[in-house]
Amino acid sequence: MVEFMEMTGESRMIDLPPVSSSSVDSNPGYLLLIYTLDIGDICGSRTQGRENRGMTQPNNRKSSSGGSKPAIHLDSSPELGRYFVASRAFKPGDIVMKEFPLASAPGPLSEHVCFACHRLFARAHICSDCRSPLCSRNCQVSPEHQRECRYLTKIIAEIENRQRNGKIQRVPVQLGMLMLPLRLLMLRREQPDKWNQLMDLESHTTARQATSIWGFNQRNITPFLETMLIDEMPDIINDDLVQQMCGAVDVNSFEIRIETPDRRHTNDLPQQPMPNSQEVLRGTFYMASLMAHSCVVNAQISIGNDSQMTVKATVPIREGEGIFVSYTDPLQTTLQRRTFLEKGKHFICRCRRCQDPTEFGTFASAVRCRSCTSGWVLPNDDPASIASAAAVEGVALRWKCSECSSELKSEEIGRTEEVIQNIVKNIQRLPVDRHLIDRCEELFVTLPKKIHVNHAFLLQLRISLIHLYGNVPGFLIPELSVGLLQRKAQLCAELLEALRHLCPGYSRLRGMILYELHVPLVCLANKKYEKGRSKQPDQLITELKEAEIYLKEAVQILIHEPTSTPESRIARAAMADLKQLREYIRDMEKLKHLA
Ligand SMILES: C[S@@+](CC[C@H](N)C(=O)[O-])C[C@H]1O[C@@H](n2cnc3c(N)ncnc32)[C@H](O)[C@@H]1O
Repeated sequence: MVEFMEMTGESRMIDLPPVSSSSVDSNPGYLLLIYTLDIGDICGSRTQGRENRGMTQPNNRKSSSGGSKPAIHLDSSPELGRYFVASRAFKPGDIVMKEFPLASAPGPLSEHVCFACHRLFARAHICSDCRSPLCSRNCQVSPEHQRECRYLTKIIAEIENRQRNGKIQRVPVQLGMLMLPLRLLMLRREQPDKWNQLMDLESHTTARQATSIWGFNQRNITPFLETMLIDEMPDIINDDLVQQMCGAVDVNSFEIRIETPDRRHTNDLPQQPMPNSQEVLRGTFYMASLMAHSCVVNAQISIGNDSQMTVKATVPIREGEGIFVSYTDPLQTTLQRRTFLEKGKHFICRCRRCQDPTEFGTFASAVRCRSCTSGWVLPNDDPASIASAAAVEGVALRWKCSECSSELKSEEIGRTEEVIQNIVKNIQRLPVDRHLIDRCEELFVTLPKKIHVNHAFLLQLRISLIHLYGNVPGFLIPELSVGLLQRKAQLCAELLEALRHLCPGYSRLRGMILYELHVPLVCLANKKYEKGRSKQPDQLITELKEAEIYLKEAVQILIHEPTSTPESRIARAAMADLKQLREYIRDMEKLKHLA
């Protein structure tokens, strides 16, 4: 399966694509679409069901003449291919567009997601006909499943046969790899407009021909789709079409999180401090697929429980500015991001962050130099190569020490990163208990001997620790000492400082960390006040007001996150906390006047 993930370039967060030769001129349909959207379609009010919803909603506004002024329009450049540009200014938090996927399906690594209703299940009900993992008999007999079951049943014997010979993945995994391509192919007959949109997406077919994904699809995808659909589409179903479609999926698909139970309000502790579950859906969107990538974004994607995507501005965007989202996790190193984008999306990112060896002074990819031990080995592209787009293709990153100028190869840095990333990931998989906190804290002592204290891996680890302090028995908020409250606040502050550069503005992560930060600040203020009870509450009020500022911003950032996402739950909790905190501040002010 790792092979599959590596080849398709799937990411933990968001999955998107490479430079297109097509332009707006060759495809005026996009522009037309932005002007002619029907709100009924947009909100899915006329049709029901997983794949039958209306599609896209750029956040248009009525102009004074009564017509709809488009919020964004499509442009193209030789470097980026097609990309969206703001047709008006956006403020942080403003919605840029909304969209439902053309189709979605459980990811190939998802083991507990029902193929029919897309909900999580504890124990699978295996379909007696096609062997699909479902959540219940009800889902087996549901129309959604029945329309697919008849296709899947045609291939199950072949999958089981090949599996017995060790030539293929386990049945659910193999079916998981086929589900999204199958659903997309069914659009051809059922919703030709959407099919045409799919076929118009960048698929990087030529570049992919030279990679191992081509042969993988020939063995694992095409023969099964042919068997399933040969009766219905004998004229078109062939390897070329399947490869184009798989390219479009790999280059343009996004991960959609599955709704998880709200653990914050139960005693059911999360098994993992970070949501690194593979239980996701993959969805192929149309308009969202046309947004360009940058490692420093000005817009952010959220996908709700209903699979609707919302794109929001994270910083002020001026009219005429490109809209940029990140195809990768911003808390990855330059080498990790570059490898992912090159392999999966077929381009080399030349954004401001990628061209700055220190990544805006964060040193998020810096490795300690082994030759001089005082310098930092940093990613360093040859400026001459960067200047020439053509020359950059295929040029590996150079790594140079900031002090002694000794150079390292990307492969060496890659090996170091792999070892450390695995250590961090393995720790994050451990049971959530006090030992986990100790292990994380140990890494803050040992890893800075190898990597910068603000290296991406230590930023990831900070997120884990911030959540652990306050959620692990023995380390619940009332149990935290002054020292540990200060530690939690310090981790939050350090992470926020890095995020200020790496994900500026209203990023979801900033919202979550601001929320976490207000807690130790309030507790510390209270503890300080209680120690010197006789004093005026001025200092307490000042400190509570500081916490209020952070909490208020957390609410502002998270309030519009789609309902039933963890972030929207935090937003609701933050609102309640903000109300309480304000009442508390008012009480303290009254007390001050009485004194
Ligand atoms: C999801 S598509 C975006 C739409 C695409 N430009 C098109 O015309 O269909 C992703 C592809 O756009 C190109 N692209 C996006 N962002 C880029 C960037 N920052 N630099 C170079 N190419 C980029 C790459 O070819 C990438 O595979």
